[in-house]
Amino acid sequence: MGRSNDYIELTIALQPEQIEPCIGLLAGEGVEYFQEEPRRLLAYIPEPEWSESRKEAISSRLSATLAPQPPITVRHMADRNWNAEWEAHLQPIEISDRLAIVQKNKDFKPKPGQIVIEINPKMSFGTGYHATTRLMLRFMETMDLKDLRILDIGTGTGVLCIAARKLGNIHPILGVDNNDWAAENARENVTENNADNIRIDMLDAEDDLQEILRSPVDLILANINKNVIDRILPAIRNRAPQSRILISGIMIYDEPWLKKILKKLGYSTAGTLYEDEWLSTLAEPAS
Ligand SMILES: C[S@@+](CC[C@H](N)C(=O)[O-])C[C@H]1O[C@@H](n2cnc3c(N)ncnc32)[C@H](O)[C@@H]1O
Repeated sequence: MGRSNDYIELTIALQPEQIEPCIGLLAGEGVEYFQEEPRRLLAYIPEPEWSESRKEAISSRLSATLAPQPPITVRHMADRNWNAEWEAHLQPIEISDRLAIVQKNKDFKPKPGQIVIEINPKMSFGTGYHATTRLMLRFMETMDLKDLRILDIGTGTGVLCIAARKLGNIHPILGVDNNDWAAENARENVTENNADNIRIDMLDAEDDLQEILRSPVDLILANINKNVIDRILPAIRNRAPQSRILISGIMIYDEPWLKKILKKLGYSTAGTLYEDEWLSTLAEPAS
């Protein structure tokens, strides 16, 4: 994408039960940033990636699935405007008694022993406001991360890298994202959280996988989307055959597809967590 930090904001009026499926549809069209409200969904697309044909693709996808087609309004958001608006909405999120995500400079009193991650979101996905992030974090909490060499593909705000460090991981962590703004934001969040030994690179999971997997890895965190997961899993199996993969960004309707591809590639499923219409699965190499 270009360097413009302006965004297109789509406001889609929806019934509450339509919000999660709509996120799934838009995620399938490559939209990465959402804000859920009670009766509407706000979706954000970098201005350089916006075009009439993108608009038509999104409209026809929505009208094919959600009848009647929900009203959509399109607004151009200059960088300076949206940042303040976006941040004003965010409230602390308690992932669990052990982990909370707090917007920078917001008051929050943690429970005893609760780990607090401070995120300055700048539009990157990973504020804890989405089920796919919460599922990843809840899964990570149940795992012994201490001695694993971890790679985070599609790092967004860097929240998963920071969480891994704060949950006791002792090795260098690599986070990658193909969005330059996300990578920049992740670096800032890593610094703000005093999370040491985390490197954030702007790399594409599909084009740069060889470089991303240049060092041995035990656990890959992949909260991306179905299409990217579909394309990178075979190459991951090939290049990092021993690594486990914690996958998120998959809708429950796609669970049969996910099970099939994991089986075909020789992975077994070590567990699956669900929230709303989303799931997260830990895939383990079967041999
Ligand atoms: C659903 S967000 C997840 C963010 C964060 N890891 C979390 O769990 O909240 C997906 C991220 O993947 C990035 N992404 C999408 N396609 C990618 C690709 N091909 N290569 C690298 N990153 C990608 C997006 O820019 C976005 O930041």
